Amino acid sequence: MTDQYTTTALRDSRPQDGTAEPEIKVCVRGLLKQFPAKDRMVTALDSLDLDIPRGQFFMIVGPSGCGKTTLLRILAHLEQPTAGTVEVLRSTEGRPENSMVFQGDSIFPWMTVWDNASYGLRMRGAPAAEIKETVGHYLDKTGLTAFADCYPHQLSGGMRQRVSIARAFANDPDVLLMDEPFSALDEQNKTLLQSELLRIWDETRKTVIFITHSVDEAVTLGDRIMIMTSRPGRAKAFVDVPFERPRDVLELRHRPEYGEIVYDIWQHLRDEVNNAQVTAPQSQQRRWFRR
Ligand SMILES: Nc1ncnc2c1ncn2[C@@H]1O[C@H](COP(=O)(O)OP(=O)(O)OP(=O)(O)O)[C@@H](O)[C@H]1O
Repeated sequence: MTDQYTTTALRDSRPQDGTAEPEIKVCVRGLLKQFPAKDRMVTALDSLDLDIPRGQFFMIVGPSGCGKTTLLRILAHLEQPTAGTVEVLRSTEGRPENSMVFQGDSIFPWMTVWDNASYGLRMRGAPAAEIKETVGHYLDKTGLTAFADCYPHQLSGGMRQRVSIARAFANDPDVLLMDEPFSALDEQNKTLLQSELLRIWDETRKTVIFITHSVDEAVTLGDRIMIMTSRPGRAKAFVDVPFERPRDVLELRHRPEYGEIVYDIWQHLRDEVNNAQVTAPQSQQRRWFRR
């Protein structure tokens, strides 16, 4: 394993006249990640290069086992790359580099909604007035104000994911990392939460990196979509989503261009999903078709 991992501050590369290139918030170069298995190394990610501009809603789709979660875990410092570099442009002092929202319950079961949502701010010693205002704002935006004193077991799955989202935004990170946050929800709740997430995101325009197995979700939410190859995961294609913001989730799905982009992504994905079915362990097979 090399020690090439760096999360140094990138220089602000914007031209001084404020035109042209957006600044790059997340820069990945030559990323390789291998895990030791019984008698060999499993290469999860290989030769991955990425530039994600500040404020982009960046979506990642790819077959099961292609390294999506591994990439997010590396960005969250939960894994070290085997080789390559990952750089995140940091903004003001004191803000966390990232917050992560997972698929399952990622909130503390022993804390109330308010305590969960305020956790990050409290941990970094934010002033009480700021905590009150910020957490109050995001609980309001996620429809949880009336549930501030409830514990997670008193909430539905959709409400628990709302708490995760409120906590992540209240934490005000440089980059928001989301790993299939809505995949366990039913269709109605998923659509509702997608709309809510877009509304909240529109206020802040945070840089988001969001993994999904749903091509529809990728097109609905994203500015840009990376389609990954089957393992070892590489970038197979990037698709820019042309829809304006703010977006209306239901209205969007009626547009002919929406169907065209979904079809285009499936064209890229089809072979990769088939490859993954051939090589994946049983536990990972048919995941695409169950969702
Ligand atoms: N800690 C680990 N030890 C060994 N192998 C691992 C480890 N974590 C991930 N892997 C392997 O790395 C590969 C990529 O896994 P990862 O979870 O990143 O894929 P994924 O694209 O997120 O999959 P899914 O869509 O099914 O969630 C898989 O083959 C997985 O078995």
